[in-house]
Amino acid sequence: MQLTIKNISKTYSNGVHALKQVNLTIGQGMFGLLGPNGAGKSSIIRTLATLQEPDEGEILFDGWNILKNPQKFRRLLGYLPQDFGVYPNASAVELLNYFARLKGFTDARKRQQQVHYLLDLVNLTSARNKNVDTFSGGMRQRFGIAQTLISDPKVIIVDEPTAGLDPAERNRFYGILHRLGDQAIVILSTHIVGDVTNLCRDMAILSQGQILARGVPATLIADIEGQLWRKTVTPEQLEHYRGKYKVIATRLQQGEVQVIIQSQDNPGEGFIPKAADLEDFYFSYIPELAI
Ligand SMILES: Nc1ncnc2c1ncn2[C@@H]1O[C@H](COP(=O)(O)OP(=O)(O)OP(=O)(O)O)[C@@H](O)[C@H]1O
Repeated sequence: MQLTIKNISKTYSNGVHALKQVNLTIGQGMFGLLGPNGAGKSSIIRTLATLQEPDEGEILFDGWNILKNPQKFRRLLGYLPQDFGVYPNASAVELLNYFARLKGFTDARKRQQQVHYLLDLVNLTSARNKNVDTFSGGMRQRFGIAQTLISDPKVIIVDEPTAGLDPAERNRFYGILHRLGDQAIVILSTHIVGDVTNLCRDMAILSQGQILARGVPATLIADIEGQLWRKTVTPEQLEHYRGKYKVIATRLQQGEVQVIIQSQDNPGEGFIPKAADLEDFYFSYIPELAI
């Protein structure tokens, strides 16, 4: 299974050039599309979900153009948008039954089996008779995943699924997401580096409509290993280092500012080497806003 995005560009009617000749080939497993707000992630996702057309370019799924045959692709697609509504006064089991019927599960026994399997998969069996509009944010997202999986999609797209979840819910959600990559192409759009660190074996960084980096997280991290230095600094020193070095991030630690610099050589007195992680790699492309 392979999804190939070829030279996709998009300019909206207000003149925003949201995607600039984007190329990506995505195989089975969990793929992280990481970028800051406004990078163009949703524009790619909506294009993949065949909800909007690009100005140019094509998208191939196992060789055929999904933009020329969107109906066929939608049958293979599971899409969890950033915000999705739920019907009021309906329980999880009622709603899943309803969606399963819409997706063609006409045999009542098979439908029930599928609904129970999905409720179990997303750990909502004990909440199955509760109204979905009373669910917490995390339960809603898990319900959304169950709904997305009803027709056994080959391509699953989840757009910013962990925004607003508390750490416990986020972890529970990771546990569910990570199983999906076994049988499908799963594209996870996020601005949260930890989502990609925890889940993805392949990733790309998108900024201002362009792919800045692409690869296996561990390989990308290895690229900057040995180039990171950290030190606690005064505001004046920070300004000095900003003028002289590539400052990729600053951290507040117990009220003091710690600076992280990317440099082949030790920047000098007081700096100690820092082991690289995916957040550092991300910030080496998208410098964090200054404290
Ligand atoms: N329908 C639209 N009409 C006009 N401009 C748009 C439209 N959708 C997105 N944009 C603009 O295109 C750019 C990319 O937006 P997009 O929503 O794709 O980014 P994003 O990475 O998903 O960001 P976010 O995380 O904030 O959703 C932004 O400048 C945005 O304001």
